[in-house]
Amino acid sequence: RKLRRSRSQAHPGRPPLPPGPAPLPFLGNVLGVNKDAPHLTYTAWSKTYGDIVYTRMLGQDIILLNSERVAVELLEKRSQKYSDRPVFAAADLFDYEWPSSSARYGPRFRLHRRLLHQVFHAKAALDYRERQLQRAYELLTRLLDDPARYAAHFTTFSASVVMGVTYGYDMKGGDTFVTSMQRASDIFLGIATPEIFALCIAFPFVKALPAWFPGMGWKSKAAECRRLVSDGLNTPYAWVKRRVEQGDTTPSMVADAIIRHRLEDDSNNPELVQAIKESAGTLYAASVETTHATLLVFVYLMMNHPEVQCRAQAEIDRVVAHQRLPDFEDRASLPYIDAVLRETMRSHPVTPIGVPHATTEDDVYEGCYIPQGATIIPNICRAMSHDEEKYPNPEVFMPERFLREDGTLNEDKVPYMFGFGRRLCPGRHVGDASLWSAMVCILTLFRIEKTEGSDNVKWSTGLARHPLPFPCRFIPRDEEMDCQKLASLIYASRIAL
Ligand code: HEM
Repeated sequence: RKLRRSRSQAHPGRPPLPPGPAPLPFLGNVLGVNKDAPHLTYTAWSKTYGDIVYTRMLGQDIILLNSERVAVELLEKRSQKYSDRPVFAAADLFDYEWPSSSARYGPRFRLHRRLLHQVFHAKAALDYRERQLQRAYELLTRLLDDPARYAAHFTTFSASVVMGVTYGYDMKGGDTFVTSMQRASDIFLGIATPEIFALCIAFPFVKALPAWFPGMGWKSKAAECRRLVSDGLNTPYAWVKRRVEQGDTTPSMVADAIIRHRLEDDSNNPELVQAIKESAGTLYAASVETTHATLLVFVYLMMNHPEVQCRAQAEIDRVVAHQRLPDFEDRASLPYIDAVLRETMRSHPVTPIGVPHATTEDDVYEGCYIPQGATIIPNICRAMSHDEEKYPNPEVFMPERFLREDGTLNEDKVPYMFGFGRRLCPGRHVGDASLWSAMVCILTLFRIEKTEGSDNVKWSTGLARHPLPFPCRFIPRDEEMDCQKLASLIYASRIAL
């Protein structure tokens, strides 16, 4: 209350900022936030200050949206003002301004979105389903062969789906296409910490200091990051272009764009070529982490809820009768599996605070002033996914909450999990199909059980939240299942496709 008063006194005639905790000079409220699980702090603040909260961190205005209603009102209904991204002060040093996910709202953003939409809209995403199912069958083979490395297999599954969809590339293991981008992203996320961010905001001259200057050692890593980014963007594009020239017709986002826009010669439209490289390069990081994280949450939940596994497996067995693996034609006959998928996403959102938006203009909402350039954070976890009115007993894992009395699925597809408005996740249809195919295949073949150490699960911190790999057992439901029998099952399933 104090904060609201003092700020409106500083700007007479302007509505007050939304209520929020009183900040310290410069640092603002940064010290009061739970570093490992910021959504918990934001949720605690929402109990005191309401659905819309103002806070200030490291000189930045931040608005927290603590209900789905307010997030839809602002990020969707007023999306022309709420679709920018916050500027990351040091991104230029790492050449990390290119990803579509951090593109500022404007012509470049619109071009990226158009390219992504052309290949990932609901109908276009159907073209990738067979490939996704094949990758899910390969995942089963790996899980049967080496179950202890299930988390690594999830990464391979997620990466091979996205590399196929983006470049038409079949991964072989140790692929340099993938390692350049992965390494660049690791360097960027590892070094570009809030401290460096704060340093660059408070003392912009730091950006001009050389790498040998004391305390500036991280800058040589930034140079390596720039080299890897250039490699990760250019090499796979050149590879697809060569294949298109040779008459290869494998469908992929990049091949489709090269053919559609007649880009035989890069110099015809260098801006478009760069946008294709950048939007394609974004997909790896945007999809692998989220898909892999959701599958880890799924295993964690199945291990702790054998009764849910049993019901899901009974449903699958009724449909495929142990003769083959399920495919997308079966999806409508497997409502409980979809309920498990939705409840997995709801109960432990892997992006608990989404991806922040930013405002391009001042706004006034419900009598509160929202400044231009403010960072807008949708508090997905708790405030939306654990809204007690919408989800009674939100802490309980209960897939049935997504089923009507007659057993059919209800209307709630947990849309907030994929963000809002003009920044809504463009890969949501592909992501949904990847998750469904992996989950239904795993449930068909395995029972997931606890083992020694299973109760000691630790969770990751950062933008994506998921359990860190923990010990558990993948037990084939058919005791005689071996590689040969699985190969026959996969063969029978391909025939049925
Ligand atoms: C599987 C689970 C996934 C989840 C939970 C998820 C979630 C999200 C969220 C919350 C955002 C931010 C939306 C916003 O700012 O309002 C986002 C953005 C994005 N996602 Fe996903 N995503 C998933 C999978 C994928 C996949 C498979 C792809 C690509 C094939 C993808 C590509 C992107 C891109 C490019 C953006 C940036 C959009 C922009 O800034 O305009 N995502 N995603």
